[in-house]
Amino acid sequence: MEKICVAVRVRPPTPDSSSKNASSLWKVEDNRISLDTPLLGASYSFDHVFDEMSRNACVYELLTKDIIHAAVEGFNGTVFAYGQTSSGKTFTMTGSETDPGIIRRSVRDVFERIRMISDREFLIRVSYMEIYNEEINDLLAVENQRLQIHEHWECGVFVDGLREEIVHDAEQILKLLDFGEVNRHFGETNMNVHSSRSHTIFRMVIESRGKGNSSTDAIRVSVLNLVDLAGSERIAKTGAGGVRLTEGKYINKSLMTLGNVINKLSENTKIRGHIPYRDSKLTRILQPALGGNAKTCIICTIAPEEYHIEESKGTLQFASRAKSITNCAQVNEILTDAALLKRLKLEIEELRMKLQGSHAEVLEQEILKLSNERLKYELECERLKTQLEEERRKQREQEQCIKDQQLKIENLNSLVTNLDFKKNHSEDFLNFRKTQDDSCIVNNNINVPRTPCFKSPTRSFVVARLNYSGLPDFNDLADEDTWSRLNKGFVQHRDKFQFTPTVRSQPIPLATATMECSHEDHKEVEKLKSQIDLLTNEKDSLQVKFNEQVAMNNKLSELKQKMLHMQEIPKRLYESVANCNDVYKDVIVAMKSVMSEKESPRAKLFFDATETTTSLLSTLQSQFSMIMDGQKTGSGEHCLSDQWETLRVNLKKTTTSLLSDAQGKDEILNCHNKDQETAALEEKLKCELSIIKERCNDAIMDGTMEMEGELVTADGELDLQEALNVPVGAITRAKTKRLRETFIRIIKKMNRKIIFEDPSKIWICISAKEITSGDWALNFTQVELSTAKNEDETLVDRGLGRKSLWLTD
Ligand SMILES: Nc1ncnc2c1ncn2[C@@H]1O[C@H](COP(=O)(O)OP(=O)(O)OP(=O)(O)O)[C@@H](O)[C@H]1O
Repeated sequence: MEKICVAVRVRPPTPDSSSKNASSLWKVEDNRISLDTPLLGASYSFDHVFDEMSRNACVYELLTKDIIHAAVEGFNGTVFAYGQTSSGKTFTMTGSETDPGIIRRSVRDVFERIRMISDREFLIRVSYMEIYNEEINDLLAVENQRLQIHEHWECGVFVDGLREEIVHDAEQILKLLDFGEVNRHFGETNMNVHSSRSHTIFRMVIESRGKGNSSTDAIRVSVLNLVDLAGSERIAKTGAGGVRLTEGKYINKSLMTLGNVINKLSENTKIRGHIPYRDSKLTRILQPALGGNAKTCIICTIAPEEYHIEESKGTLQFASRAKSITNCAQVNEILTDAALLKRLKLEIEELRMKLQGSHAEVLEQEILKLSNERLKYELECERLKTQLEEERRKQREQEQCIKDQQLKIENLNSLVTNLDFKKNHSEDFLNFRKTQDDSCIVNNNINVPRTPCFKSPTRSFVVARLNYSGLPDFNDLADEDTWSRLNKGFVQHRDKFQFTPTVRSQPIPLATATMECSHEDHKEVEKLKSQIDLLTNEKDSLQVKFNEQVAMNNKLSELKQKMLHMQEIPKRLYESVANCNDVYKDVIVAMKSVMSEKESPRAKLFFDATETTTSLLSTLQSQFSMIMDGQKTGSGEHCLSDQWETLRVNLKKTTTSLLSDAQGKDEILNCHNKDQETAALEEKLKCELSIIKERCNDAIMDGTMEMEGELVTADGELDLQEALNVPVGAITRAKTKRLRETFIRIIKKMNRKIIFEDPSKIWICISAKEITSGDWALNFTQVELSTAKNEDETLVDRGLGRKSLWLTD
């Protein structure tokens, strides 16, 4: 276990910044850096601190050289530059013509180092990629875009389809680097005219084995990553917009994940939980370098200007946390059976020697070895724990997704049932699912894992490696990928073989279902909206109808009130008639008492009249009583009318008789007072009766009483006898002159002939009313002709009946 190496480099001030302020801001002393003001004097110490005067050569010598040499020996190595934009990362990693950066220096150094090792032969492959907007692009093969990251139990995390070129010398690599630089994303911002808009990873895979005794020696495989990160940036300062803004967001997001990983790794192993390597492609690729099997160096660059002080402080804090990360770097070896045998023999020999030596020394060695083993297993446990957590999280998400989908499907089913389009929906759904399943099958075939493409001719060492019999045979990988199988030092777990890409290519029906349901949901929502609109309209019209109904109910209750009031009328009439009756009885008693000759004709006439009156009043009472009980009174009305007429005739006769008789006159004179009383009573009675009659007529008009009558629609000659069902008479008179004229006009207009057969009787038209245009309703009364005095006078002679006649034009 060893701590990773962390260094800070301060770049020189830019020409446009105030050099006076900049140079005095940060103070570098040995391995310490602090703000050059006593008040703000936070001080940081690192493995190395390079001031603005330092050159790349110095940085390489002090920081990177050991890692490069270790890589040639078989250790994984990673060097990366971290810092805000324009702080000098690219300058440190790539450098300039006059001062080449770490990458170029490393390339040359690797080959120099190889040249110095005479007992081993080497195979070197290089790749160059960038992570731009969270997508991996191959800088050596422009067509390889959006590459995917996969994980192999033995070769660890790898980028599927990334081109690897086998190289023979440094110059070849430098040419490839130049080629890759052209494809790299740069852009101009306010902070840097040549700002890296992507993270770049230049990777060398160094394989070696002992010369001569190839069957017994192990093969060493190491991976060297040289990383130039894009710089964190404040949008306000860079003035980024559009594409630059998007790039900036991706850059900041991935750097934040890197910071989170560093934070977690800097915590105590016992309390730190899940390490979010998978949150960004950058941290996934750098996973072995951060707390894994690699020698790692981080160069944190800062800008000296006061303008950047906050960002510089942030970078220093990042560097401080990174200091506490420990890695466990080991030589990565692939052993053949023969090599393993040889190795074991050597170990036995070694142990035997140790046993012969001091006991304490042996134990110490053993303890060291065991502690190394323990750390190795701890790391492995950590990795497995992370993996397990990840799997559990995915499972939870899937379960949640399934629940959501089930809920949606249930809701949709009920909706579909209600709206009666289940059948169509089901067919569409099945068709859609079928299409999706088919496309999944096709995708399966497409998504087979790709293998790296080797264009350069193999050298003898490669040929020898391909023929290497001791290697396990992996059907999932092409021969060209053998290198990755051999890269076992790059991962920690070697017990099982799993091929992640095949798992990835499984169709995921849930995702399909989600899309499908979302689409269906949308349709559903649209339909429901239109239904809601319809229902709202319907509700409004019902509301209007309801209001109308309420108004009608109010009117109805008013009418009911009126009707109740009207129903009271017959009762009141009944009471009035009863009162009249009582009064009349008193009158009769009084009259009888004054009547001297009970048997005289006058008395007889009088008694007749009183009888008729009594009978009339009784009839009226019974009529009103019947009305009150809700019975029909049609025939009663006829009887009433007859009695009324009889009474009138009787009274008339009595009066005439009294007037014509002299004796009667004296008697009347004697009883003047009493006669006056009787006349007043008679007048009152007449009055009462006419009111009653009027009310009766009203009641008839209201439908509470019926009058006898006939409707005649005359065709051709009017047959009155038949129409009126009376003995043949004559219609020559009316109650008034005006009425008669109206009557005759109607008759003439209708071109009717009037027949006079019995001159002793006459039909008198008592009313004529035009119901509608051309329809006339006529009322007749039949009287004896002899009693009629003249045409214009109202005839009150003995009534013989009354008929209604309707004449239609
Ligand atoms: N140590 C140095 N000596 C001289 N010039 C330097 C040094 N460091 C950086 N520069 C200059 O500063 C400018 C910005 O540097 P550089 O492009 O390397 O920054 P960067 O951190 O990579 O920025 P970005 O993240 O935007 O890509 C360049 O012009 C570069 O030449």
